[in-house]
Parts: sequence; C-alpha cells; structure tokens
Amino acid sequence: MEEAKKHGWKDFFGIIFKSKLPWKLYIIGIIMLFLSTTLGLILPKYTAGIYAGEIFDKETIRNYIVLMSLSTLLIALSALFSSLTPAVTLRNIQQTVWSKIIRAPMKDYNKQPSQQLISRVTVDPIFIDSAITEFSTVIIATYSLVGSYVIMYNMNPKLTFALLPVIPYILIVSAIVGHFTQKRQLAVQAQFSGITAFFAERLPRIRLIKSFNKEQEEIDKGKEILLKQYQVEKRRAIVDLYGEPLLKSVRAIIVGTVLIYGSYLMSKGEMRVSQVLSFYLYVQFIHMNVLKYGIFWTTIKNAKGASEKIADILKNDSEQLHRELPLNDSFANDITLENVSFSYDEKPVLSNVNLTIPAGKITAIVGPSGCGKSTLFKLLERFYEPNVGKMMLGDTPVDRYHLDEWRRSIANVAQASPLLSGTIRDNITYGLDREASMEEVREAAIMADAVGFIEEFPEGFETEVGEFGSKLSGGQRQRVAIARSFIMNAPILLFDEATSSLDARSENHIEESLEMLMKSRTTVMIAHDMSLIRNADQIIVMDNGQVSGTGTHDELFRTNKLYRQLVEIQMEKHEGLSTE
Ligand SMILES: Nc1ncnc2c1ncn2[C@@H]1O[C@H](COP(=O)(O)OP(=O)(O)OP(=O)(O)O)[C@@H](O)[C@H]1O
Repeated sequence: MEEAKKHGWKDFFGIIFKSKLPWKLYIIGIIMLFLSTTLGLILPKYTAGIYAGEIFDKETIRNYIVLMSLSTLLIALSALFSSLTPAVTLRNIQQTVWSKIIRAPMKDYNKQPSQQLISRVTVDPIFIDSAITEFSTVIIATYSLVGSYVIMYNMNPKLTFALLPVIPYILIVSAIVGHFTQKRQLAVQAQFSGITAFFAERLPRIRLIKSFNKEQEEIDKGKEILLKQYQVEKRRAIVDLYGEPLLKSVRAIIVGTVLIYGSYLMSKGEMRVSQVLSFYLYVQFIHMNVLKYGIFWTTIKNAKGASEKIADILKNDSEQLHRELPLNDSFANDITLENVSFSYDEKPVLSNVNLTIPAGKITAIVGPSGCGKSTLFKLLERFYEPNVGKMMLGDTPVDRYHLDEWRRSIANVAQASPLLSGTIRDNITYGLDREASMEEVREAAIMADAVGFIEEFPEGFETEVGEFGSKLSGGQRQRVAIARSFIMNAPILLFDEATSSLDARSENHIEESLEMLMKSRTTVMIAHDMSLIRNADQIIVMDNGQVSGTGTHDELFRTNKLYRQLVEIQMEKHEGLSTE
C-alpha cells in the first residue's frame, strides 16, 4: 500500500493505458472545443459593439449572427462529445477493474471486504474519468486565457497589464478553497461508504435482527452513523460559507478594475465605450477559465488517490490460467495429495496431509467441525494452492493443467447452494459452456427431483429465483444445484452435505439419482449422513487438519477411535429423531 502511494501518477497512467481510452473521440472533442472557444473569443468584440450602440452597423450585426449561430452549433457538438467520451472511458476502466477482480485468486477476496471492492468498480473509476475530462478542459482554458489576453492587449495594453496580477490571486484563492473543499468532500465520501456498508450488511439479515428483537438497537446504531454523516456535511457547509465569498471577491476585483480603471482611461480618451465593454466581457471569461485550474487540481488529487486504490488490485496476479497439458480424459487417474500443508493466514489449517482419491470411486470425508474438510475441497477446486506439498493427477502436478478446464470438470453441490438472480433455467445451466436444450434442462431437473416444484410455479423453468435465490426454499435451491451438476456432466463431483436441506422423501429420491450420477465418476463427499458414508468406497477421517485414518466403514469402525465416536454420535441423533 505504502509503495503504491509513492507511484500515484504511474498508477494513474498505468490504468489509462490498460483501459484503452477512446483517443479519437477525445481528439475530435478537443478540436470542437478549440473551434467553439475561438468563436467565443471573437464574439465579445461584436457583443460589446452592439451594447455600445452599433446596432445600425450591418456588418457588425451580420458577423454577430453568423458567429453566434456557428458557436451554438459547435457548443452543441462539443457537448455531445464531452458527455459521450467520458461515458466510454468510464465503461472501459470499469470493465478492466471488474475483469481483474473476478479473476483474482481467492486469497485476495479475504483481504478486502466486498463493500470496498464494490467502490473499486463503481466510484474510483469516476474520479479517474473526471480527471481526464478536466485535463482537456484545462488545455482549452489555457488557450482561452492566452487568447483573451492577446485580444485585450491589442485593444489596450495598459488595462491588460493592470489585470495581470489578478491571475495569481485567483489561482491562490481557488487553490486554497479547492484544498479545503476537497478535504471535506473526501470526508463526506468516506462517511458515505461507511453508511452504505452499514445498510448493505443489515438489510439482507433483517430476519436475524427481527428474530432477536434488535430493531431498536439497529435504529440507534443507524442514527449514530447518520449523525456522523451530518457532522461531516456540516463541516463541508462551513467551508462553502468562507469559500463562496472568497471566490466571488475575485470576480468583484477584476470587474471593479475594468470599470474603474477603464472609465479613467475612457475619460482620458484612451479607450472607447465598446472597448471597455469588451474588456468587461473578456474578464468574465478569464475569471471562469482560471477557476477551472482549481477544479482541475482538486480532481487530479482525487484521481491520484483512486488510482492508487485501483492499482492495488490491478497489480496483483490474476489466477494462473496458463495451460501446458490438455485435460482430456486425465480424470481416469487418481488424485493424490502429497505432504500438503495449508494455512489461510498464520494459523495452519491442513498439516502434512497425504491422501489418494481413487478415480471413479466414492470417497467420503468425515471429521469434527472446523477440522478442514471444506478447505480440502477448496484445494481440490484449486481456489488455493498448498503452501507446502503438491496435488497430483496421476503422475502430473495439477498446476500444469489449465485452471478453467480443471474447474469445468468439477461439479459442486454445497450445503448452502448459492444461486444467482435470474431464472431457474439460467441457474441450472450456469457453468455450462454450451447452449442446453429445454429437454436436457428438464431431464436434469427430473433427476434432481426438482421438476415437481419447478412446474408448480406459473412460469415454470422461467421463474425468477430472486436475489441469491431468495424466492426458493433451502431444499429447492439445493435441488436446482443438484440439477446443475447433472447437466454439467463433470467427471468429478464434490458434494458438501449435498442432501442436508432435503426432507426424507426428497433425500431418498435424490440419493437414488445421486447414485446414478456418481457411477463411473470420481466423487468426494463431505457428509454426516451414515447411509451415504457407509456406501462410500473409501472414507477419510480428518482430525484437526490431519488425516487420522483411511479405509472402509468396517475397517475404520474397528480401528479408528474418532470414526467410531462420529458414527455413534450420528446413530444417537438418528435414534433420537426416530423416537421423537
Ligand atoms: N477464508 C478463511 N480465512 C481464514 N480462516 C478460515 C477461512 N475459511 C476457513 N477458515 C478456518 O479454517 C479452519 C477449517 O475450516 P473448514 O471450513 O475447512 O472446516 P470444516 O471441517 O469444513 O468445518 P465444518 O464441518 O464446520 O463445515 C477453521 O478453523 C476456520 O476458522
């Protein structure tokens, strides 16, 4: 982070080049702005003439009308470019960041809360986009300033010189006001992110809050956080209180100089009325343009901060997709873990694990809560790499196979099967890299005992499942996930309590289907259900991140104390349930 801060500008340009800016649109936009500014620079000469009474001068009127019409047309065209171009840039930067985030290795998601990652895609690119836009604005402002001074100098050098010291004054005032405004603005934004995170965490957990009667406590916490927001807003309002009059004073000084000194020069016959009026119009122009430097300064400071945060994500390595070997039918081989140790942070979760998952067979993993069963699954899916040791498929280390291809070969049904908003059909076919026919989708749903509840919905397979599948029950979500693994037809199946949310009838039904699915595939399951465990070809008992025993049910029941205990607990539970 510290290092990234030192490279704010490098980061800024790095992001620009990675995101492919619409340079052609920028160039056309700047040309339009140059033309419209040039016309804007000529126009006050005629406007002032008309103010001064030259309304019977046909040439003045004609030039004024032509210039005005052209200027309006060019302003309209540049407005089109100045809205369209930043929109393209913003889209490109956001796409770059999003692609990087989604391709990040799993360990990176543990480092930043998802609310912060959301700002990297939504808010931060806006700052970078604005800085690029303000850069072209400042180029035009400089052109406009120099142009105004040249024209004014040609009209009257004395009054022009009198106005020169005003520029540093405006710059200093706008830099000071800009500095404080930016500081307050950032505080408001930081507070606002906090508020968003607060509400975003509470609303999806409204049931938890209500069931523990925590509404009043949450209202008070909400009030507290909103009060903090009010306080930072108040501080910003105070900056505006001093800033606005200071910025207005600049205008008063320049207009005052033109009117007083200009009238004096007029009284001495050194200037005409129309020239003083022209000066009056030009200095407004100058004022407006110098203020743009202040805005530019604030914008680029924000963009630098945003670039550092985005670069922190962009500089990280993406998941290694690199492929040396095609997978083809390599899954006919066993998967082995050789001396594997792994920790998420400091605390070791798996230590010196040696195991073999035989191809085409069913392996059940059992062990007490927190012993590392799900972590083992994450290693099998290559979400994480072992810190020590290696995973092999046959005689080949798995990192020689393409990651996408590897994951596509694994169907996963987890305890809390996650769905995404979309239709039931979308969710069944999610992960499939080809179009699936309706018959195929229905067939998968039949196998997962899901077709009954799906066809009860008026929209059937086209029913929207809601955010995270919230319109479906836990068991229904799980059946959709099981249907998904049927249609994926993957050679490896990972079941994490695959039947845990199902009622007894569905469970029996699905167990039959799962048995069919597991035939001639490599299956690894985390299960507590004895009927599933007992039928496994191999059971691996895990204890505190280590393998405590491997064998069949009968072997382990005889030789492994922990396994015997686990079986007894399950049997007691089962008896308890059946006598209730
Ligand atoms: N993302 C993570 N970051 C840090 N520690 C983690 C992370 N995920 C799991 N752990 C820790 O790793 C250990 C093993 O967790 P894991 O989920 O693998 O256990 P498990 O055997 O599947 O448990 P359960 O049966 O309760 O689901 C736990 O101590 C847990 O706190």
